[in-house]
This record gives sequence, structure tokens and C-alpha cells, in this order.
Amino acid sequence: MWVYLALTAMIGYFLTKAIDHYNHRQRLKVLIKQRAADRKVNFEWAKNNFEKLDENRAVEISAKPFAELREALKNGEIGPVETLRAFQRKAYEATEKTNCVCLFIQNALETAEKLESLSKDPNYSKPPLFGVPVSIKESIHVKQMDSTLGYSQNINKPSESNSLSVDQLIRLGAIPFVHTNLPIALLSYGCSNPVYGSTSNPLDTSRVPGGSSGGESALVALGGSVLGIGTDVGGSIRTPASFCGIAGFKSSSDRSPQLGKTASIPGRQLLLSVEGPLAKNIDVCIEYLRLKWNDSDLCEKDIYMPPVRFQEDQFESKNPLKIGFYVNDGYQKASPAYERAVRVTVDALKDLGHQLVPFEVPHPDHMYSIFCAGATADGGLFLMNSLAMDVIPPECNIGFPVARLPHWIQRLLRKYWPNRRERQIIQELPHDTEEMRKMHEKIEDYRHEFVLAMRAKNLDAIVCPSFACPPPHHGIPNRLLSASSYTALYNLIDFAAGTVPVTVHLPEDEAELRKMKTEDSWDRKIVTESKDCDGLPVAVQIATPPFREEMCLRLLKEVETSIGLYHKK
Ligand SMILES: CCCCCCCC/C=C\CCCCCCCC(=O)NCC(=O)O
Repeated sequence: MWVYLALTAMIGYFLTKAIDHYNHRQRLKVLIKQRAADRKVNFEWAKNNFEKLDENRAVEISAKPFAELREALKNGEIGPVETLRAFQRKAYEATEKTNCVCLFIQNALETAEKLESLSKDPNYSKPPLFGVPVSIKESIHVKQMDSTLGYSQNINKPSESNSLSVDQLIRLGAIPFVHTNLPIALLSYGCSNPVYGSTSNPLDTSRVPGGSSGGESALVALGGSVLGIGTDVGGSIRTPASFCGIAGFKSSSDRSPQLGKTASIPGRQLLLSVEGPLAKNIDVCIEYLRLKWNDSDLCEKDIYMPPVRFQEDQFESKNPLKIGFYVNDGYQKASPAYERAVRVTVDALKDLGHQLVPFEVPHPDHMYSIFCAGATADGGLFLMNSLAMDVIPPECNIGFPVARLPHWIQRLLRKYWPNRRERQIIQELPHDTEEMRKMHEKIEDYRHEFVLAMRAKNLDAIVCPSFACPPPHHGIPNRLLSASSYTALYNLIDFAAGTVPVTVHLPEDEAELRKMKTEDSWDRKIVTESKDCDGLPVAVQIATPPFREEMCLRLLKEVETSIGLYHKK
């Protein structure tokens, strides 16, 4: 009798849970449909607005590079409203091709009109970014807009205020005008979510634009924005920038506001995401960061941010530097084109008088495993629970349901998991407070070890690949984690790092790759994804210690100027 009652109660419990879950998913599907309809209306609004400007005039304005655009806005040759319309048109075209825009920010028109009327006052002094339209990754708060992070459960939860960086941009005279696409949960270098769908690479639409700031990279590469703001906790600015042939930069965490910002995993301790710029060339990133760091208001608003101005002495210095380089980080061998990218950069930097010496990444397997542990923070539980409460298209599946199993099963699995590199990662994921403390200790120790390794060679900076393979096809990123090891390292040790494109994939790279020894499915994917990608851009990465951001920018500029692939003023 008791057994019968217990069994009925259990069946009842699980049935109710399953029905609740089903109903929850149905509600989310309704929200997704509503958002698609609202988005159509939003795009129509943008179209009606940009069609008020003559198309030839729009083309003329949006073709202007950043510096020229700023100058034309400053001297009144063009106005903020027509500039906004010109970029709305270009962004609309870019999103027709790649699905890079989530929504147009409708308040942008009001901001542009306000700037236009202010500029009529002869006593008005134009702020430095007067009238420049800037694109913003969807996860960054813009007042009255959702930051869904690609979760349908976050639809219709508009932000009450702007993030500090969006507020700062407005203070500087810029016009945030679009929210751009990202992968659900942000912890991917793909760019797909159930709310806004998949963004494609503008250079090959069968491939991803990179992520998580992939909407930004596609939009900027297509000229739909002269400056985009993304976020990076494992490569999410640098990877999309390098996949789309543009420049991207992430600072160390102290030099970016942390107060009030969204995070893929809230409460994460040592791996903090940072906001940073993506643009057609590094000069634009430099100019933006100069304004960002010289604006004392930002540190007043985020009182935890050290008030360090743009260090012109570091940036302008002509002193030769000692720079370490590597072509293989020892964790994931990169496609040959990335090795070539490092070698041409090394030669160019030598020609400029710098000293270049080989460098080895300490304990690469350990490095990437503790990165995954630090980036997911709680053994993947928050991530997997959040995903389980949403509607996940196959290409968005992060594929780690193990995190939701009871810890004793996970402890068993981590002993016997067949794949070596996956097992190493699983072994580092913490399951209780003791393991979590140890994880933090390992990250601190690794930072120390890395700094000592750099000091032993007296290095100022490091040059290395920006990624391990060309932009993979849609659906691949979440099944090819290891390729992100080249960017992830510099989040783990909280360095400044940036990327600029320096070459393209060539047919001989593919031939060379066939010789690569493959240990597991990750290696095999590197080989298959590197096929048929001739002509796609390849970037190099440069990293420097925290508070040496300006030195990193100096080197990126030197590289871009001497060998930059698409260096255009
Ligand atoms: C087989 C073991 C699976 C372990 C599960 C690990 C889950 C994924 C963790 C790390 C993946 C890293 C990919 C890098 C993507 C870049 C993320 C990023 O920078 N996001 C930006 C942000 O969060 O703001």
C-alpha cells in the first residue's frame, strides 16, 4: 500500500514537473514569435526613417572612414540626423545579408535631433564624438531595450538604464543606434540564439562571424558601423574581429567599468568580462579608448575603476621592446595560416627594431582546463540550468548536460571520461566550496607562473596566433572548444590583448594541414574546418600585462601600419 502511494506521488511529481516545463516552453515560443513580429515593425521603422535621406547622400556619408566622418560632423559638413539615417541604411543592408542587427535603437533619432538642434547654438561646443553612430552588443544595457543575452526567457525585460559605457558614449556625443547579435549565454564563439537567430560571416555566409560579439564584427566589416562595442571573457571581441578581418581590443579587467554590467555567468570571480571596441582598423579603437580613459567621469561613476588616463608616454614611446612569440600554444595546434601570420608579424616587428624571442606557454593543458573552470565558475551549473529553462536550437547547444548530474556521478565520470582533453577540463570543474577555492588558487598560481616566465626573458609583450582555425561552419563552435585557447589564455591571466588582420588563408596552408597529427575530434575539426577557406582573413594577436594597454595598442598599430591586411585610413 505504502509503496503504491509513494510510487503514485513520485509519478505525479515528475508528471507535474514535465507539464510545467512543457507549458513554460510553449510560453517562450509565444514570446519568440512576438519578438519576431516586433522586430519586423522595428526594422520597418528604421527603413521608413532612412528612406527620408537621399540614397546617394547616404552612400557618400556611410563611405566615410571614422576620422573623416568625425571631422565632417564637427565642421558641420554633415549633420547627426542624416548621418544616423545613412548608417541605418547600411546596417539594414548588412543585416539583410548576415542577420547581424537585433533591433534598431529608436531613441537614437531623438538623440540625433537633440544634437542637431544644440549645434545650432553658436556657443555650443561639440563633444568629441559628436553625431557618430555607434553599435552596441545586445548584452550591454541600453535604456528601454532588452538585453536578452539570447535567452528567450529574457524577452520583454527592458533595461532601466544605460550601462556606464553607453552613458559615456552619449556624453561624448555618440549615438548608440543598434543592438547587435550574440550567441545564447555569450559563452561561445558562434553567434546564434533562439530569439534573433544566427548571424553569418559576411565573407562566407556558410561560416560563423565569430562570437560572442559576432553581430558587431559582421556589421563593422560590412561598413554598417564605424565603431562597435563588444565584450570579452574568452575571446569574444578578438575572435569575431579576426574572423571578419577587422581590429578588436580587450583591456585588462580593471580598465573597463564593471559596475552594473551584465555577465554571462554573474558572480564569476577571477575571469571578468570587459567591454571593448571593434573597428575596421586599430586607429579607431585607439581613438575610442583614448576618449574613454581620459574621461574622468567614468571612474567617478564606477568608483572601483582605477583612474588611469590614456598613457600617451607608453603609446608614443619609440623604445625598442623585447617581445616573446609562439606559433603553437601547446594546447591546440593552429592552422598553418596562423603560424604564417605570426612569422610575418615577427619579421615586421624585427624590422622596426624590436627584439623577438621564442616563448613557451607554461602548462598549456592546465591553462585551458582552469580557464574553462574559471569561466563557468560553478562547474557549469548556472549555465546549464539557464539553458535548460530555454528553447535551444541545435546549433546553440553547449552540449555539457553532465553539469546537471549529481556531483557523485560527475566525480565518477571525471575519472573515466574517455577523451583526454575533455577529461582534463571536467576534472577542474568545481563541485563544492573546497574545490572552488582550489580552482581560484590554481588561477592565481598560474598567473604568477606566467608572469615569472615572462620576467625570466624580460619580455614586454607577446605575439601569437589569434585563433586555431578559420571561422568554422555554423553549428561547429560549441563542438570545438579547444580552438579558443589562444584568446582564452589572456583572459585567464587578465592581460590586455588585441588582434589585427595580417594575411589570408592560402591553398598551401590546406596542404600543410593534411600533415597535422590528430588526437581527437577537436583536432579533426580543425582540419576539416580549415578546408576551402582561401582568401579568408587571418589575424595576429598581441598581448601585454595589465596597465600596459597602451603599449599593446602601440604594437598593434605598428603591425597594422607595416603589414595590415586591409589597412585603410
Ligand atoms: C567537455 C567539457 C565542457 C566544459 C564546458 C565548458 C563550457 C564553455 C566554457 C568556455 C568556452 C569558451 C569559449 C570562448 C567563447 C568566448 C566567450 C566570451 O568571451 N564571452 C563574452 C562574455 O561573456 O561577455
